[in-house]
Amino acid sequence: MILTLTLNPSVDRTVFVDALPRGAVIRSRRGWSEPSGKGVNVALALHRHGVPATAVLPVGGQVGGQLSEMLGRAELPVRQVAIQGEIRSNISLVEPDGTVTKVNEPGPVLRADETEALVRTVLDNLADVAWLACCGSLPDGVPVEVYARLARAARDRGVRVAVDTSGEPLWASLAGRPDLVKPNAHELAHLVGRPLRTLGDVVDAAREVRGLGAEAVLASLGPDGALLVDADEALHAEATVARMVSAVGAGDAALAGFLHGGGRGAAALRTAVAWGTAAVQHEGTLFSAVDPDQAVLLRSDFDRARRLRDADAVPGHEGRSDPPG
Ligand SMILES: Nc1ncnc2c1ncn2[C@@H]1O[C@H](COP(=O)(O)OP(=O)(O)OP(=O)(O)O)[C@@H](O)[C@H]1O
Ligand SMILES: O=P(O)(O)OC[C@@]1(O)O[C@H](CO)[C@@H](O)[C@@H]1O
Repeated sequence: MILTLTLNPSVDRTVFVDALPRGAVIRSRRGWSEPSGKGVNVALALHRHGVPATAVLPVGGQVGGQLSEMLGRAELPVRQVAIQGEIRSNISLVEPDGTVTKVNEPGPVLRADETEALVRTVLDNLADVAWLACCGSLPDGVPVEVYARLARAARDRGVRVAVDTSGEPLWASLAGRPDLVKPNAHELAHLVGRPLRTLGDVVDAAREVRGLGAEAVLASLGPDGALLVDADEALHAEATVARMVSAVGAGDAALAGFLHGGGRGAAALRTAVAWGTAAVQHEGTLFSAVDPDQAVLLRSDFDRARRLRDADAVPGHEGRSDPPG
């Protein structure tokens, strides 16, 4: 069983537009809403592929009610914690070439007792859990070290922990020595405090992050696939995308695939890229079917000098010298 935690879930609204001129009234062609937040996406992707998964999340306000109903319709097993604040709505504006402009709200402010109730809910549901996936941003009010705390507690119970977040919460999570972190190129660049321009740069950064506490790093690289760096090796995998539709949630699909693929090594990386590739060819954050014939090119002898296609992964600060935690 895989348990996911989404402290800042959302109802994601995807809206298709022909163009995105600033200041204009834009007539949208169509749109829809989905239950979301990174851990919710991971659990839904697993559930839709027949893998037992449960999502822990807060619910509150009108949007929270909507989110809860949507998850009920999806028949996803959930452990919901009632909060006073209002769950957020995030918006994705999708242009015809698949470019997505995303607006993420900050979400509710969680009270200390609400955060404790969520942590307790996770700890009370660890029986028979192979992986705990702690995913997404932290709402205001939640201590930045919450993922580190959960990682320690889960490990004491023999549960492996994956963390998919960014900025300070990602940095702070390393003190809990998670089994896996899944940054994208931007998040990894920000974490190590320098631009990442090549596959070799990503490997070096991932090794640094291992040195800071993560057992393995799954770096998702958008059009360049993904790199897995663990104690044994560095592996690169990528696949050709026939029709790029929307990359929103592709990272969550990749993490879900990685966990489903065994959570370590080449097989897991291959599944991660197959699931990420399925997700980008599908509208919205969810996807229903992974093509079993999807070819994934996996190699350990990849070209380290190869430039990332999305080579603007430049951090906004000069890196950190203080250890996490
Ligand atoms: N443009 C693309 N072309 C081909 N594959 C892609 C593309 N974008 C994403 N993918 C696939 O999806 C996986 C995850 O994508 P990405 O690195 O964009 O995650 P992310 O930034 O964490 O996404 P999100 O935060 O929206 O969930 C990649 O490892 C890759 O396999
Ligand atoms: O604001 P966060 O928690 O970092 O990310 C939330 C989010 O952008 O992540 C998912 C895609 O990965 C979306 O469905 C959702 O809106």
